[in-house]
Order: sequence, then C-alpha cells, then structure tokens
Amino acid sequence: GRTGDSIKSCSMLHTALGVCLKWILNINNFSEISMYVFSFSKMDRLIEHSKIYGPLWKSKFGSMVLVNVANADMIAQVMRQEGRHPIRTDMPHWRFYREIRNKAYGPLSQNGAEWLHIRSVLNPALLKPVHVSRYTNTLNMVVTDFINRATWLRENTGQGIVVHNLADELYKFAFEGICSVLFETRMGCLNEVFPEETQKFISSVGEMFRVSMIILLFPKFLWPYNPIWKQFVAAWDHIFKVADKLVQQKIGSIQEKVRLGETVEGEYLTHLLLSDQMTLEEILASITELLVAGVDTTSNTVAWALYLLAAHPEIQERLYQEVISVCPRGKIPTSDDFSNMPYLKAVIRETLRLYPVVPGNARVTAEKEIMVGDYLFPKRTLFHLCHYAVSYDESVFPEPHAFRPSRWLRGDTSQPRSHPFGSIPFGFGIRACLGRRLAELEMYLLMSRVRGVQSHTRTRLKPSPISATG
Ligand code: HEM
Repeated sequence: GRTGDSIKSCSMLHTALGVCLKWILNINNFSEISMYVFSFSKMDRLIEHSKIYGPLWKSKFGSMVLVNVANADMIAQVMRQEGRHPIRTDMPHWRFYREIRNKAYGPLSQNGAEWLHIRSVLNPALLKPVHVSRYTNTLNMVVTDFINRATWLRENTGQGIVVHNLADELYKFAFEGICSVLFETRMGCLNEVFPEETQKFISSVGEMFRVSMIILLFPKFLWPYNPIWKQFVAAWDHIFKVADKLVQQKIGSIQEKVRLGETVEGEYLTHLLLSDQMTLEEILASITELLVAGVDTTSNTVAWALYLLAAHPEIQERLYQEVISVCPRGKIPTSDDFSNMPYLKAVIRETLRLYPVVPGNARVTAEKEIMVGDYLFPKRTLFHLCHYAVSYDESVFPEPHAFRPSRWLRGDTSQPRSHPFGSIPFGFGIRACLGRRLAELEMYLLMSRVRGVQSHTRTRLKPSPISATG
C-alpha cells in the first residue's frame, strides 16, 4: 500500500522534477539519481552500468561527482583504507538544519573526532550481543501485539485469509519496536485506534526522507527559497518535537523515582541519561537519528523475507521445521535460541543480499589519497560503493538471482565460500551500522513467530503453534 502509493506519486514527481532540473539546473541524469530514491527496479540500472563501464566509473549526483565502485575486491580496497574517522557524505542538508535550529549532531550527521566520541558512547549498549539481548522481553511484547493485530486484521478485514497492507503493518511494528527500546515507551502503533500524534510523527519521518535526496540536487544558496527545504525543516521540527517530549517524559519519571528514593532502572535512554558522557542535546540528537535510521530498514527487510518465503514453500517449510524444533509448543523464543536457528539467520542474510535496503553506500576519503585498482584517487573523492550490483555478480554468487539461504550455512560445501565484501548489507568497519544487532534480534523474534500471519500472500499455511498464543 504505502510503497505502491509512494511509487505512484514519486513517478509524477520524478517527471516534473526531471523537466525542472534539466531546465533550471542543467542536470541531465535525473533518472539515474532518482533510482536511489524511488525503486529497486531502477537499481538494476547500476548492474547494467557496471556491465557497460566495468568496475569503476564516474557519474554525477546534483553537483557532486561520484566514483562508482562495483567490484568486491575494489570495495574491500576502499573500505580497508578508511581512516580513523570515515565519512559517508557530509550530509550538508542535515547539518544545515541542525545549524539553523541550534541542535546537536547524531551518529549519522556528525563526522571526525566528535563522531568517534558519539559512537564510543552509543556502541556498547547497541552492539554488544550481551547488552542487546536485554531488549528481548520488550521486543517480544511488541511481536505479540503485532501478531494479535495481524490475526485480528486477517479475521475482520481479510476474510480470514489476507492481511491487507502488510508493508504498513510491518512499518508500524518496526516503529513500535524501536521506540520501545530507544524511548522505553510504547507508542500505540499496534493499537486498534492509531494515535494521531504517532501518525504525524511517522509521516514526518517519511516526508523528511522523501525530500532529503531532492534537496541535495539544489545548490545550498537556493535552499532557503525552495518550498522543498521548508518541508524538510518542518518535518525535522516535528520529529525533534516529539522526540524531545519523549525524552523529557523519561527525565520526569527518573526525577520522580529519585524523589521517592526508588532505584532507577531502565534500558537505553535511561542508561544514556544517567551516564554523563553526553549533553542532553546530544542524547536527543542521537536517539532521534537512531530512530530515523532504524524503521524502514528493518520493516522492509522483513517484508521482503516474507515475500520470498511465500514464493518458496520448500524454504518456508524448512524454516518452520527449524523453528518448531527449537521452540516447540508455542515457546516464545529468547535471544539464546537463535544460536540454534542457523537457517532463520541464513534466510534473513539471503534476503539482505537480494534486497539490501541500503543498496549502495558512500565513502569520502577525507584524510588521504587512496588507491583503487591501479588508480590513485585524491583526497575528498566521493565513492559510491555499489553493493547491490556486486550482490548480483555471478562470479561472486553463482546463480545470483536465486533465493538460496543455504549459501550462508557454514557446513554447506556445495558452493564456494563467497567473497567477504560480496554482500555487506550493514556496511563494514567502524562506521558500519550501529543498529545491526538490534535489527537482527527484532527480525529474528518476529520471523520465528510470524508463520501464522503469512497468509497475506494468499498461500494457505499450517497454523503456527506460536501464533495461536497471539
Ligand atoms: C535490516 C536493518 C538495517 C540495515 C540493513 C541497515 C544498514 C545500514 C547500513 C548499510 C549503514 C551504513 C554503513 C556504512 O556506511 O558502512 C547503516 C548505518 C547506520 N544504521 Fe543501520 N541498518 C539497519 C537497521 C538499523 C537500526 C535498527 C538502527 C537503529 C537502532 C540503525 C542505525 C544506523 C545508524 C545510526 C547508522 C549510521 C552509523 C554511523 O554513521 O556511524 N540501523 N545501516
């Protein structure tokens, strides 16, 4: 639903903007640029380009010149030369918003030594498996609510067979899940009546991302006169307003506990507020950026995984057998159970190879010149690492279009081990995804219990013993 609508409105916007940009700004490659923003089918052009131009070619994005890298060895070369403070892009529009509103920067928008400091504070509670496993109960409650809601929707609006708008429902699930961890608060996204304020918050996040790439196509001096910039600012204002309210609520409840002499316990936000390693403004900025980075990514991956499973009953069956062997009779899984579910992990891993929600990522070599292949690139070269193209390179993954989770099983000797940089859906190195462990836990918890709601695909499935509880 949401994806379909946005693609429709995007293609109109695409045509209109293409004409305006060619005319006003003399930018001719809007189709190529738009593929980053709008759809996967257009991403296939990157594969075509890598076949035509080879593993390294230049292109333009607005006024920026990109060096595209579509070869696993060369991607490894770029990533292994990144210094102590890798830069993705300067994020000038995100930074400009923070400048004019006097806000702090978070892990996505900050660079240099300040970025390293932010990561050193945020990393432990999000990346260490032992810390992340503490969010299991919180997330399991969200999964239970999601399953209840999906079951209700299927029975009441889908003639007992279909859950309509599953992508929307998964988005709400991911939003609720991440808020429950980051703000230690339930937002009510899975309630029968969807809170209006939460809806506005979600719309603002979507709006901010939608216009974010478009702004980059205009020179900075034009931003203040551009209606799109105003939308961008309004969206961020709303995101920060709601995040600020949630953080203030948490501070209020901590103060109340201290006043009553009670022990203050909590998870992520409480931990950040109680340690004095960041100012309140910095905490707010970081939490907000974590939130915007963590919703679409997780929900889209689960949506693709369910779609792929529905098309591959034999893989679905194997997954189901694994899940019930580890969690029989409706046992709710814990994080420890996933070490005995290699196939579930492989299903998610293969989904991320086929549909990496971040199909390519950027690196600016700020600190030194770097060598890629036989070429020496100067400082400040902006590389676009084309992970999507490499994931479909048959010399890296034989039969690259096949959905084959067994590629990722350790014991599977039927195929050669893939190149370590052939598919890196969470990035690599010290600037890699901060939410990886949380996203994986959230996806495994959902996928191991969701079988009973997969009938959105109109495939009749055996009812899950687990969904019967929810
Ligand atoms: C399936 C889910 C996800 C995928 C595939 C994904 C993928 C990525 C990728 C590819 C990057 C860029 C890495 C690089 O440049 O080397 C990234 C960065 C980031 N991700 Fe994720 N992500 C996911 C979920 C999440 C979640 C749930 C959160 C928040 C809890 C999150 C927070 C971040 C942040 C803050 C960064 C920026 C890190 C930095 O610049 O220091 N991500 N993610």
